[in-house]
Formats: sequence, structure tokens, C-alpha cells
Amino acid sequence: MVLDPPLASPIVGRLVVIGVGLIGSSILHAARARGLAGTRVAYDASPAVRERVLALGLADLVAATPEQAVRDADIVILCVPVGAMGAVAKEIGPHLKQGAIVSDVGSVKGAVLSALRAHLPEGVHIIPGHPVAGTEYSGPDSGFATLFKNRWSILTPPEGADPAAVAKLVELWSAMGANVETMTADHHDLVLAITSHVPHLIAYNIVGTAADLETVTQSEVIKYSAGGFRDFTRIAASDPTMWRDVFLNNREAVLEVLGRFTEDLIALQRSIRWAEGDKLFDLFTRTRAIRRSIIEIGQETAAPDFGRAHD
Ligand SMILES: NC(=O)C1=CN([C@@H]2O[C@H](COP(=O)(O)OP(=O)(O)OC[C@H]3O[C@@H](n4cnc5c(N)ncnc54)[C@H](O)[C@@H]3O)[C@@H](O)[C@H]2O)C=CC1
Ligand SMILES: O=C(O)C(=O)Cc1ccc(O)cc1
Repeated sequence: MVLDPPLASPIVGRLVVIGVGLIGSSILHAARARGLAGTRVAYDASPAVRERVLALGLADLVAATPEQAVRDADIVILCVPVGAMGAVAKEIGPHLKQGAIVSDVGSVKGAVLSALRAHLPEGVHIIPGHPVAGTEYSGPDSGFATLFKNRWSILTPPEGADPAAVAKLVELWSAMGANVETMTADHHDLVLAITSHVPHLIAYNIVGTAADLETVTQSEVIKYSAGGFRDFTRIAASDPTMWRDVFLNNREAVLEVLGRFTEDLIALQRSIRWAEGDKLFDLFTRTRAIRRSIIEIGQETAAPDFGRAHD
């Protein structure tokens, strides 16, 4: 997969990425490949990451402090774990110029919007975002320019957001190959609870359960893991800090979906106990149709390919 050729002129003057892990480095790769920014600036709290960003040539300037990073910034994208968004906003708030756009890529949107609003000054445009694209890998070496290509990127502008600022971000994400959708933060958090957050929790749980079984050894789990379990182990290898923050910051929606999930699981348990084969067959037929319709609308290849190129 390749990105389109570089643009004739950049979309943004000074683009600042704070937190250069998987997502931050992928944005910088895409921005470099397509010439999206006049100047690419990066900052990360970790000195080792800052060194890597320099070595990889991902930014024109690697700042030593958040204050230095955001000076004269046109667009700042916070790419740190959800639980760190507020602290970063507090650090950069006093140093942003009027009219700057501050966005983020966090997997939860309601809590991030509150954290940004609490710390950013009037006159700065807050337009939260979330590229629904990623892998189980972390860090500055795991990013790549095509991560967002043909994936959705969701923007959750608050009521009254400046349309020009929203349009600028739509342009930026589109230039990185993403399809852009806007919705409210609350709706985002409910949708992502069912499509991403609870599935990750299920993966963490099943892998934990397998590890705790006393009568089945670890080596048997590895040796006999069929496709389904292997896919769960991939998801359960995702970053612990990131996912702890997701669950602590999307509690309401995750608990709502988990409640429904638990009820449905208990119904399945009953069907198995009472040998209600028809009920099992009907559910499995319905779920197969859902999978096939996802493939038809082109949201998935026949086999999941998140991160496969990087295995
Ligand atoms: N990993 C994934 O597949 C996806 C992640 N996201 C979201 O993107 C954000 C970043 O995730 P990743 O890139 O995967 O994480 P990562 O762990 O690869 O990178 C995060 C970086 O942020 C830095 N950082 C942490 N606290 C900081 C602070 N206070 N100031 C400056 N830098 C700080 C860390 O040193 C690290 O380099 C998270 O909010 C996550 O929810 C969104 C879509 C997909
Ligand atoms: O690796 C996977 O399968 C993912 O689901 C990646 C992912 C993780 C978190 C997000 O907020 C969006 C995408």
C-alpha cells in the first residue's frame, strides 16, 4: 500500500506532535511522505524517544520541552495515553498562540474533551479526534506512513466549534489517506465501547483465563492455539498503559456494553447447558452474516490484517 505523491503546497504551517509512539510517529511519517506541513515539530516526555525521533528523521525540530514545541504552532496533535492528555494540555496551554488548533488521537473522547477544556485558554480551537487504526505495537519505531490509509478517522468537535478549524483537520486526515467522520464525543464513546474497548477487554480476559488454568500448561496453550486464540493473544499484547487509561476514562459506556454482553453470555451458557442447539445455530448464523456484510462494504479483508506486515 502506498500514499499519494507529495502535495504541491503544505496544508499546515507548523504541525506539532506531542507523544511520538505508534500514532504520533505514523502521523509524522505521513506528514513527511506527503509534505503536509511546512515544519514538523515533535516532543515526547521520554528522552530516549526524542533521540529516536531525531535518528529516524521524523521531525524538522525535536523540542526539549512542551513549551518550546508548541511555540507558534498552527496545529498541535496530542498523541499521548488518554490519562496524560490533561497534564499535557496544562503544560502547553499558556504557550499556545491565539487561533491555534489543538487536537488529539485518544481512543476515548468525552474525558479528553473535558481535560482539554479544563486547561486550554480561550481563543484556541479544541477539536478532538480519533483515528480508528492501530496495531498492538507501541513506540516510535512501530509507526508507518500508511497506517491511516482507508481507515476511519473520527472528529468530535464540540458544539460551536469553528467550522474552518474542523475543515482544516478533515483536510489533514484526508491527506493521510483516512476517511473522516464527525460525531459527538458521547456517541463516539458508546460506539467504540462495543467495537473496540469491550473486545479488547474480552481478549485480555480470555488470555488471562488461559494463563491461570492449572490443568492446562502454558506450552499446551501455545502449542494448540488455533486461529481464534492466536488473534486474542495479539490483541492482548496491546499496551497496558494505553488500555488501562481507556477503561478508566470510558467507564460508563464500557460498563453499559459489558452489562449487555454479560446477559447475552449467560443466555449462551444456558443454551449449552440445556442443549438448545437451535438457539446456538441461529446466533452463529446471524453473526456470520454480520461478518460477511463487513467484508462486502470493504471495511475488512477476509483475514484481519491489523499490523500483519509488522509481525
Ligand atoms: N495503539 C493504537 O492502536 C491506537 C492508539 N490510539 C490512541 O493514541 C494515543 C497514543 O497511543 P500510542 O501511539 O499507541 O502510544 P505509544 O505508547 O506508542 O506512545 C505514547 C507516547 O507518549 C509519550 N508520553 C506519555 N506521556 C507523555 C507526556 N505527559 N508528555 C509527552 N509525551 C508523553 C510516551 O513517552 C510515548 O512515546 C493513545 O491515546 C491511544 O488511546 C488511537 C488509535 C489506535
Ligand atoms: O490492533 C487492533 O486490532 C486495534 O484494534 C487497533 C486500535 C486500537 C485502539 C484504537 O483506539 C483504535 C485501533
